[in-house]
Amino acid sequence: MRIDRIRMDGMKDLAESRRRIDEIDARIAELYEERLAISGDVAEYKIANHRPVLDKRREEEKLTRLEAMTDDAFLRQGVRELFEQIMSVSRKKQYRLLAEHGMSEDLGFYEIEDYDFPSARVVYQGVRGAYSQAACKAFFREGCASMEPVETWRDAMEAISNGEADYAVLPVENSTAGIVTENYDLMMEYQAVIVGEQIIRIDHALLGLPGAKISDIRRVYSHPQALAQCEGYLRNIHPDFEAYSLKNTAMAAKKVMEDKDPSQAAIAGSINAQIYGLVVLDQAIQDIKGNETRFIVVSPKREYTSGAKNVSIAFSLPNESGSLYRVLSHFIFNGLSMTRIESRPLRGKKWEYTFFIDFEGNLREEAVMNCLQGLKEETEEMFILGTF
Ligand SMILES: C=C(O[C@@H]1C=C(C(=O)O)C=C[C@H]1O)C(=O)O
Repeated sequence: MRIDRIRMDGMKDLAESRRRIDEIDARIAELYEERLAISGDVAEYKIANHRPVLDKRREEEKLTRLEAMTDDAFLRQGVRELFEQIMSVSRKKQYRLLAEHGMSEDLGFYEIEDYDFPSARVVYQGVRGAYSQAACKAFFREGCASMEPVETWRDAMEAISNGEADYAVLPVENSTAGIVTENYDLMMEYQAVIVGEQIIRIDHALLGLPGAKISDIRRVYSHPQALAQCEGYLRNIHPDFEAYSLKNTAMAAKKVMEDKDPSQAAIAGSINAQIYGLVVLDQAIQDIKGNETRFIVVSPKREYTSGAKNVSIAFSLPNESGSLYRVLSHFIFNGLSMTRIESRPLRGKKWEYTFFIDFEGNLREEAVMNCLQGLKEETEEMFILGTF
C-alpha cells in the first residue's frame, strides 16, 4: 500500500486544506496592502511634523495587545513575530517615502570628483621597510607628496587629525591572526574616514649580510609576531638558530646591517634587503603560506567618489534579544550584500558592543540610503566609516 494514500477517519483532505489556506492568504494580502497604504499616510504626517519613523512605544503596545488576544503560548509568540515583521516592513516603506520627499537625514558626506593623491602627505606606523610602508607604496603607486613613518598607530591618527598629514595607513586584519582590535577602536575614537583599502601579502624572508651563507647563521632577529609565524621553520629546519626579539622587523634588518656580523640574520619582508643592503638567504619562510594583511587608508575628510563600491559603518545596539537580527533586516530588505561583520566591546558598557559592517554599495544608491536611514533611526548610534 502506498503511504500517501493513507487516509484516516476525520483527517481532512490535503487539497481542501490548501484551498482554504490560499483563501486566507488572499485575504491577508489584501488587508496587508490596505495596511501599508495607511502606513504611507502616517509617513506623510511624520514628514509634515518632523516626527521620527520608529515609534517604539506604539509598536510595543500593539504587540502586547495582540498577544493578549490568545492564551495559547505558541500562538502568542507567532503573533508577536508576525507583527514585528509587518511593522518592520511598514517602517521601511516610510523611510522610502521620507527619502522621496528629500527628508533623509544628512549623513554628512560629500561626493568629490577624485582624491588628490599626488599632493597627499601620508603617514604609516613603523620604520622604513615595514609592511605598512609596502601597503602605502602599493596604494599610492601613482605617487604622493610624502610618505613618513610615525612611531605608533595613535600617532598616525593624531597626524591626520591635527593636519600634519592627509592620510594614514593602518593594518586592520591579518588572514592568520585576525583583526587588529586597536585600530578598530582608534577608528571610532578619531572618527576617521576610510578612503581605500590595500591587501598586502606578508612573506617573511631570512636576510643576511652580502656574502653570508645560511650555514653561517647562528642568531636571528625579528619582531616576536614574525618569529611566531616562522616557528615551525626555525624549529624543524634550523634548530641551531638562536632567536631574539626586537621592536619590529625592519629594525632587525637594520641591526644586521650595522653589526656587520655574518652569523646574524633578520626575519623581515624581502623589501628590507634593498633598503638595508642585505641579501635574501631564504624566501617565504612563514609556516602558513598565503599570509595576507588588510590595511585601510584613512582621512579626516568626509569625502567619497562616485566610483566607491563599499560602505563601511559602525553602530551600537541595545542589549536586547533580536536587536541585531532587526538591524540586519535592512540589508536583506534593500538587497545589499554584506562582506564583513565584526564586533568590539563598547567602552564603559559591559557586554554591549559596537558592530562594524562592510557592505557593497555607494552612498549615491537609493537602496543604500534607505538602509542607512533605517539604521540611523533604529540603532543607538550609527557612524559611516567611509565609502570607498
Ligand atoms: C505606522 C507607524 O509607523 C511605525 C510603524 C508601525 C506599524 O506599522 O504599526 C507602528 C509604529 C511605528 O514604528 C505609526 O507610527 O503608526
